[in-house]
Amino acid sequence: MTDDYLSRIGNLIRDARKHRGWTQSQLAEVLNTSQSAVNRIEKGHQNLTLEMLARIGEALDSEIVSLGGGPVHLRVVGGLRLSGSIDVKSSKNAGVALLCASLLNKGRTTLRKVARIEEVNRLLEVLNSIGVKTTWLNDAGDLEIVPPAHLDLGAMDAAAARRTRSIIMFLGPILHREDTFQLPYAGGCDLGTRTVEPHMTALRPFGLEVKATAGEYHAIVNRAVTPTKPIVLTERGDTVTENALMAAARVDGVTVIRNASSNYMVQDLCFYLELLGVKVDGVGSTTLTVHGKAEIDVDVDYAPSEDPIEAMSLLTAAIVTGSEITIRRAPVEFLEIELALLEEMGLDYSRSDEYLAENGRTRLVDLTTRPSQLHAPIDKIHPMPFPGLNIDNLPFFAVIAASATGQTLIHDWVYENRAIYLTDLNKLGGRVKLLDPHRVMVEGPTHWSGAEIMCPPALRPAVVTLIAMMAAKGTSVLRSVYVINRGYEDLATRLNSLGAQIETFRDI
Ligand SMILES: CC(=O)N[C@H]1[C@@H](OP(=O)(O)OP(=O)(O)OC[C@H]2O[C@@H](n3ccc(=O)[nH]c3=O)[C@H](O)[C@@H]2O)O[C@H](CO)[C@@H](O)[C@@H]1O
Ligand SMILES: C=C(OP(=O)(O)O)C(=O)O
Repeated sequence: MTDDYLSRIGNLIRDARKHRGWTQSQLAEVLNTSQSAVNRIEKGHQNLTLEMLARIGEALDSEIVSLGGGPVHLRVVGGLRLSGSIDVKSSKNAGVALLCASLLNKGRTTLRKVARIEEVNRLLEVLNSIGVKTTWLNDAGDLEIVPPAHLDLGAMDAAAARRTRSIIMFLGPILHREDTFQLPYAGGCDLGTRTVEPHMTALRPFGLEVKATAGEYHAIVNRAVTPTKPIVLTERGDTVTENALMAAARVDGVTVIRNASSNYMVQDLCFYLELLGVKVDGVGSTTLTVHGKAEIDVDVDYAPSEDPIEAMSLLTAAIVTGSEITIRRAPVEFLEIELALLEEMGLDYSRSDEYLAENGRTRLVDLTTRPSQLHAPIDKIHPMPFPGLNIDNLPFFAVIAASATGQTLIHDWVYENRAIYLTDLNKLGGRVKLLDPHRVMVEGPTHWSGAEIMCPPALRPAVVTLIAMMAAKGTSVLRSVYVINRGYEDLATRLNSLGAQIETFRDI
């Protein structure tokens, strides 16, 4: 948008706000942003995404800036080399876990540099609807959360809750606050059946019984029941481990959790719990020993670490566009296997010395890629719970393998219904053969060509499709990209800062 356009829109926004009788701070609160950001918008000093314009239009009930609430699409001019540097943002999965965990604390939680993504927005809508006060403190994404003395669970914004998988993580904290409560079924990516049974099994020793009927979980808590022996998780899932940790955090005593996930979001949650005064032994291992506290009432400040999946996404964009870029603040301990495999496939890159994330715990590096001709690995690629190749990073190997020479077998044993979305790459010239619901054979290299595609309803396959479009000669359109915005902040704008050409548009 030109400056002239921005100041005209800014004037319209200011007039519409005054017409409503609102101050800049009032509008900022509704938009979950800061007063200074509204001031800049009104002065025409702030670039505006169409998403933001639509939100302002809705907030002010103003036709002038309302662009309609239809789906957002991306138009990608592909075949361009990227250059420059980009910072990795904090992770979606730690962000949502910490929002849920803040319910354990009567005091104020301030989270630093939270990614401003739709998944976080939905959870904030849910938290606000039940009486939790949340405030974005600045444009850096610092977020303050103050829970009320009593949660109004009956007023929960069920529509927002249903759009996330993370709502399932309300079970652990809320079981300490309410004897009976209801939660809507969890949503999230459409990856085939995603069981919640391990959550129920893990939380039963804390007295939680859940019946699922008519789209809701009905929970009853028996306060006489507390864990008498180690909680053994039936699968090493991330959110189930987080639920067990949050349930254990407010048990007055020691709870042992075995077969726990030691993945990045779990570690961030453990570091946050430590700030709350809940000691957790064994962080980074599969046995966590939690020294809980019945009452938690402290004001704490925590900075969740950088997102390994976003780092992998950026790495993939660099590889398939044959670009030299620097990906700063990559959480290397959660990318070790991915990097080792990419080295084996012929990737030329360098990494800086390690430094610590703001949480003082997570190790980061800057990665600089160089254009490389990759070849297929000898063995199949498959994910494993951490410290294996990350389950959410697997889809990126499909588009990397498609750019490499030779045949790569990718085995997604985890999700019943995710590998199929990788065949969307064929619409862009890829040769991806679905062998069965869990395995694809990818043949490379690919001469990518532009196409118009509906976004698959799953975050990572959607980003994989976008990245292939960036490599494809010509113009592509990716329709309905809410699913991408669920997990990435301003991805198009940030890729454009590296030289990509991605335009956001709506059907008006
Ligand atoms: C909000 C959040 O943090 N979401 C992440 C979390 O979801 P979440 O923890 O909800 O993952 P799920 O419970 O859906 O587990 C993922 C899948 O793996 C299977 N499974 C998992 C572990 C195991 O030991 N055995 C097994 O079979 C499950 O049955 C399921 O099909 O973890 C997933 C797997 O890392 C990631 O894709 C999600 O991004
Ligand atoms: C599957 C994912 O997320 P969720 O658990 O939020 O659906 C993901 O992040 O790739």
